[in-house]
Amino acid sequence: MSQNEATIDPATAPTGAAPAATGRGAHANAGQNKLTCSNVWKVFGENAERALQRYGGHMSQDQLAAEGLVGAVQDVSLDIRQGEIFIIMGLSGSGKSTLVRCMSGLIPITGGHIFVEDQDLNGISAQQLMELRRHKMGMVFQHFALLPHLTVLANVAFPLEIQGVDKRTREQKARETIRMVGLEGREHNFPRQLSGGQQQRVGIARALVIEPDIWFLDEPFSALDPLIRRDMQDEFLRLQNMLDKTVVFITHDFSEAIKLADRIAIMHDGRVDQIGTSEELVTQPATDYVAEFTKDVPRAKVLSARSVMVPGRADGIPGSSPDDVKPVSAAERVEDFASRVVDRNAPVPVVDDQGAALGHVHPESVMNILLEREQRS
Ligand SMILES: Nc1ncnc2c1ncn2[C@@H]1O[C@H](COP(=O)(O)OP(=O)(O)OP(=O)(O)O)[C@@H](O)[C@H]1O
Repeated sequence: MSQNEATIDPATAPTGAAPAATGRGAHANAGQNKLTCSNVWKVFGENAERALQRYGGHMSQDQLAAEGLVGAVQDVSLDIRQGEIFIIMGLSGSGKSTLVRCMSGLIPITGGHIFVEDQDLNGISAQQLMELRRHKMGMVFQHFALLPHLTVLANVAFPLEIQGVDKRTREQKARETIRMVGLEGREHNFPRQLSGGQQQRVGIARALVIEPDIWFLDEPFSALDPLIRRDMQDEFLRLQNMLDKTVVFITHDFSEAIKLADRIAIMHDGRVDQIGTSEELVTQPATDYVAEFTKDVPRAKVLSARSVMVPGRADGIPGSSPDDVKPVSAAERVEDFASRVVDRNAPVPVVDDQGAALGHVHPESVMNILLEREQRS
């Protein structure tokens, strides 16, 4: 049974409860819905739309197979909030790219609805969809997809050229964006003269030059070697903190997802099994599949102080008042505060954003998590 906690009826869509700890703290909690999928299906094969209608808008795996169809995306409902980094994970073939292609209006859906803000993509003309995609959506792909015969400047200015922006304005905007991604001085290089990381910066600049509302990134860093990849993740976070886009990001790498995500959706055979923070997926997996998918994630990387603390005041525990020791904030992850608690060898207070005491963490429980004893017991 799928437990998609972000499943919504767009007519009654709430902004949703705030997640506990996320990759970027409480950043996205206040966002309004930016993009909504409501019972979205993408079925490949002949007469797929008719078949889906014949089955009343819902087909089982067996029915799809009997009709010779592939259910790449099956009955997906979710909402993505303004300003959040929403990560989609799942094994190869689980439907991630197809879902993102549907969300971005690149391919038509077979059933359901996709709303960008209040606009139902089913209800707009091909021309309106093209305008929406050109003006509101930026895309970055794994293999850069740069135009090899164009310079960096021309590559970045290209989406503006498509929009019909005059040469002077588009080159000025392209130069600003190139500077923003740290490639100043490379404007007249061709893609082949750049490293993989630099080429992906061009890809990022090209997606950002139109100042999109929604930024889709399909495994943007997976072709890069690990050190460059880490730099690019940091760079991406820096840009996102500055620009506050709504981001839909596909990755195969859970540590990348932990670092970047506000929330993560786990896809499995075309369906979304669960949506949550990395901590929620690890500590409260909704399905056996999610449990299996997250079983190797080190707990220290995802568990927050809030979830490992002993609640209540630490009165009476010597030296554990917030006045005696620098407290841990509730959203901090074990990995980040472990050494402070273990070195101190005494309980450390946990406080909320306002500095109010919530509880305290004990060195023993931190050590247990570091050694993953809890997982084995
Ligand atoms: N154009 C198409 N025609 C037929 N089947 C397709 C098409 N595109 C995708 N599929 C099928 O849809 C399913 C989902 O594919 P998709 O590429 O979305 O998965 P993915 O999770 O993004 O995989 P990967 O991680 O390997 O990129 C797969 O079974 C794939 O073979």
